[in-house]
Amino acid sequence: MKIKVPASSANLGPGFDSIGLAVSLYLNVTVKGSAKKWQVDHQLGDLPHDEDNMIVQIAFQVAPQLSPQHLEVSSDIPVTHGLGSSSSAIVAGIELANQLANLKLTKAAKVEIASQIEGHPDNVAPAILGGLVVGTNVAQHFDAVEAPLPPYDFVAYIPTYCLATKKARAVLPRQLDYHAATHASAVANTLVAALFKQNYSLVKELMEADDFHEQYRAQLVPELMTIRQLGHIYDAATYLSGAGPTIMTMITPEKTAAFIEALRKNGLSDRIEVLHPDRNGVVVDDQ
Ligand SMILES: Nc1ncnc2c1ncn2[C@@H]1O[C@H](COP(=O)(O)OP(=O)(O)OP(=O)(O)O)[C@@H](O)[C@H]1O
Ligand SMILES: N[C@@H](CCO)C(=O)O
Repeated sequence: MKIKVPASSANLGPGFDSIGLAVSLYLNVTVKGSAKKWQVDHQLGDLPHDEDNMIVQIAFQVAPQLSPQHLEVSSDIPVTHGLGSSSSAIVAGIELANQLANLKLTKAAKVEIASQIEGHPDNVAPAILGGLVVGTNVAQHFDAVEAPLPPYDFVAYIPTYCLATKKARAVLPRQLDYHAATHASAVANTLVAALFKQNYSLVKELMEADDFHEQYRAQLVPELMTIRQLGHIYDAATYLSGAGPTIMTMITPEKTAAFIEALRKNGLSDRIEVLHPDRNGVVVDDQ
């Protein structure tokens, strides 16, 4: 059995902790069979190879009766880079428990469990449902609403340095002024309306009008403003993907090659991936 989970790009500017898009990088977990103790084969650096691995820990949380398995994990989602690597591991763990313990979880139940673990649905909901998702929690439950897919390329500029979500959240203010908060919320609301109306010229303007987090995090990701300025030449919109440091540019596919050339000419030499929205979310292959 193989479980495939997409990466996700959260926030899209002002949609802090509530909007996210599943994108075309993947975590794959193959269940090789029963074992005497949990064994997780991977080449993803320092992550644990035993039951301390996050995927196994989450699976246990969902189904404590699970017996040990031999897992093979591979992923092209960079870890601690703002593309939802931790959410992909959480979703894989939930699906692993769902399959091995035959829990028959609905998509809504998976979103609820994953969002409770992560604290917000912006990465986990698209990783489960696929596509563009807007969600939050009220009255002790999470809701996630699927929005139309933007017909754009998403160019991810992935700096070599890591940025843990914890560190990128630590630079945020503890409080916002009342008027600043209502305006930031109004910008986010209007972005959501524009996404559903598929008014992408307005989406692009509002995507760059965040007042919740980017101004505080920009000091940690100096490439953000340079890439945003370059994007304007190509009628593109740029935001900090999740907690960063990945910088995401939403651009018309015909302009992608020229934009990437401009990034390179301006000395931006780190990894670039041209991503597309993933429509499927988590997928299980029983072969
Ligand atoms: N494939 C994986 N297997 C097990 N644990 C993982 C895996 N990928 C990520 N993790 C865990 O998630 C942590 C990274 O989470 P973090 O929230 O800081 O970054 P991110 O999820 O990549 O970025 P963001 O939340 O901003 O999109 C890693 O340090 C590791 O503990
Ligand atoms: N919305 C989250 C995404 C990373 O978990 C943040 O920006 O901190």
